[in-house]
Amino acid sequence: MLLVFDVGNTNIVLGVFEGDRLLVDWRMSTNIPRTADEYGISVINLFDKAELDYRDVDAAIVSSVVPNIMYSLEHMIRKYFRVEPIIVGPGVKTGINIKYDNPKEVGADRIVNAVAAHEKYKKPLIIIDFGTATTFCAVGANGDYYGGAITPGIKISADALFERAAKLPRIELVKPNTVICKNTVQSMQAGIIYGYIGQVDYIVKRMKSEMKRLGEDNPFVVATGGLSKLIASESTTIDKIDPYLTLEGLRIIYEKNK
Ligand SMILES: Nc1ncnc2c1ncn2[C@@H]1O[C@H](COP(=O)(O)OP(=O)(O)O)[C@@H](O)[C@H]1O
Ligand SMILES: CC(C)(COP(=O)(O)O)[C@@H](O)C(=O)NCCC(=O)O
Ligand SMILES: [K+]
Repeated sequence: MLLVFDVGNTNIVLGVFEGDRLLVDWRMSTNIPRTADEYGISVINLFDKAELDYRDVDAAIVSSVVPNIMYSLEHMIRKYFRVEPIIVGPGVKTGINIKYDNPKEVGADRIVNAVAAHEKYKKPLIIIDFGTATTFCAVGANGDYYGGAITPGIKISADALFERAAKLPRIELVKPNTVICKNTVQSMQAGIIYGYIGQVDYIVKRMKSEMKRLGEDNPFVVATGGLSKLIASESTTIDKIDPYLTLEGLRIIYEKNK
């Protein structure tokens, strides 16, 4: 079995593959400081609950955009699973040609998403990942990673309003039916969510016209990440939600590097 980790700024998403089948996936908070032993116990508990034997893991791969937890996480994988994890980064084969000014600067999660989407769809792509930040990535039909845009995540936007305006409360991210709202909570919900949908559709439209100039016609738009459903349901530009894109990308990169 292959154990995969996608370390984001809010959540560590982990999953177990048997061949190309994802058997199970779990989420842990990123921002709780944990030792290697604490990670080990948590992950082994999750295996137990899923009635999987952690001793059947024979490989591991990690993608992370949070450097400071990597020491404990890598140490845990070696100590409890007795495998040397592949860490997605420079030197790892991806099949993606990164056109960023400095390829080392691109978040590993963005590369992993590009690998998965390129392998699955083999056409020009725009990939949107709704995480702590929202990332937009333009990928060519032959796997060129052109770059993209980064915006504040939906929850960051909502939290900023609550933290910076005395009379604005913390809100739940649910969509009201209107944008003419008659109370504070719904006004904030409408502004954040419908405003966000507009932002997403506008960036995608601009990205499509820039891609056309690069000879990448009519890109397919794939969304992933914690909050993609909330936006995709009203967006006019998102073609598909692919919740397991990052985990699948990790499996594909493992296959290319084992
Ligand atoms: N299943 C879910 N339903 C609703 N919100 C979620 C879900 N999963 C994650 N979130 C929220 O979505 C945001 C981004 O989460 P995630 O995609 O895990 O980000 P990251 O990759 O940056 O850790 C967080 O604010 C999180 O609380
Ligand atoms: C943009 C990100 C913060 C998104 O991370 P996430 O929201 O998944 O936690 C991450 O991909 C990152 O740190 N990227 C480095 C900068 C870049 O990609 O240009
Ligand atoms: K992510």
